[in-house]
Amino acid sequence: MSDELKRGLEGVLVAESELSHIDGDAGELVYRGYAIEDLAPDASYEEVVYLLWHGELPTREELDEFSEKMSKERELDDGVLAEIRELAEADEVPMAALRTVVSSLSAYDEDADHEDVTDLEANVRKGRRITAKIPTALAAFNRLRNGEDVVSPRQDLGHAANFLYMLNGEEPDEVLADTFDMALVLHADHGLNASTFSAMVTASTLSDMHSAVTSAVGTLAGSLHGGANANVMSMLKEIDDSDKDPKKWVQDALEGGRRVPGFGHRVYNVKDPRAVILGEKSEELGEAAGDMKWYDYSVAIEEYIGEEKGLAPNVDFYSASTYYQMGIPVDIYTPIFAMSRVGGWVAHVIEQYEDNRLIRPRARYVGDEDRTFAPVDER
Ligand SMILES: CC(=O)SCCNC(=O)CCNC(=O)[C@H](O)C(C)(C)COP(=O)(O)OP(=O)(O)OC[C@H]1O[C@@H](n2cnc3c(N)ncnc32)[C@H](O)[C@@H]1OP(=O)(O)O
Ligand SMILES: O=C([O-])CC(=O)C(=O)O
Repeated sequence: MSDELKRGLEGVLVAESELSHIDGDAGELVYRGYAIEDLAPDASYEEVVYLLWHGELPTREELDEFSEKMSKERELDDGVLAEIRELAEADEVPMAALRTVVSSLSAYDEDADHEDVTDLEANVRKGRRITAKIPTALAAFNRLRNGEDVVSPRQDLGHAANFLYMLNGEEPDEVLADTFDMALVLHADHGLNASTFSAMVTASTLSDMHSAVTSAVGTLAGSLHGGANANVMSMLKEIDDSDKDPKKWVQDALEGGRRVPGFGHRVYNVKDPRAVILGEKSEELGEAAGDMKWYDYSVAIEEYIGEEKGLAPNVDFYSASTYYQMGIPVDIYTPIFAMSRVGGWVAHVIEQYEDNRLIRPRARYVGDEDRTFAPVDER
């Protein structure tokens, strides 16, 4: 047994996976052998989820069947909708609302009581229902908290377009739908990131898919992980309100001991390849709107942090200005991340079940020793 301490499990290999490969020095991300740069512009989110869950890109026929099965699962049960209404009335934080809803979905899932939690077919069905229902739940939550009526899902729209339709009450144009679909593709999987690992730890105890995904949502919420995308936009807005030059603002923030959201990564030592693609999208949206402010602030910050700290943007940095220019509310950026990453979580949980071993590291004990116990009234 090695006594070498690896804080944060940095660099520790704990599993073999066929799902995604990251080369942190070259800035490369590959899903099952396909480069993210090839998938992002041309593959839909449904295609990528099929790839992650089934190992191959689907044929047209396979994709149609997969998409149809998924779109049929979009509706929420009345019990779940009632719960979402209550969460919206209680002004729950969106990621907490999503965590609660994902957990509740098992009450209405006909496979939830399956005698074998590792059963592949049942887990694909559960994964499909969770993946299909998260967008409906999120859009309903957002509308209800704004005092608007819930918009029911449509089966004739793709995963990305249907979400924007339910969120805004109108069908998105092609640019919006394609941009959003691409963002979903870019966020779908990323090795053993913290939320995925959390799902794997839960699954490794032979707990079920809903529990694993619920663990993952809770883990994604934190500001060091998925929560950073909303924090990036809050920072850009703070800079705008301050009337300070973005570089000066960031300099002051760093001197004040703040971390700059959207920068740094446990695996990438160079610019995240998804940030390259999202940066281009952010620029395009700015040009189309005739307002480059958010993109320009972002570029100025990227230059400054690169020069001063040698840190590069991660996926959360340019997704922020991209979503903002698409009119998406800032506090649902992280739930949107979950809406995509669920495809990866489900794939990793399935992979974990296929070759399961309980995940259980250990800590070096540095606490007190040999203390003498005294009953409570004698202390
Ligand atoms: C989808 C995702 O989860 S991507 C990541 C999203 N999170 C963020 O954007 C939050 C900001 N970034 C961070 O906090 C970190 O870069 C993390 C959490 C992503 C990675 O952290 P780790 O691999 O543990 O690196 P660690 O926290 O040890 O940082 C290494 C050094 O870089 C500095 N650093 C890292 N990121 C940042 C940052 N964003 N701003 C300022 N300094 C930073 C740290 O202060 C540290 O410096 P030090 O050694 O002088 O103390
Ligand atoms: O991989 C990580 O550590 C963080 C993550 O989820 C991502 O970058 O998509």
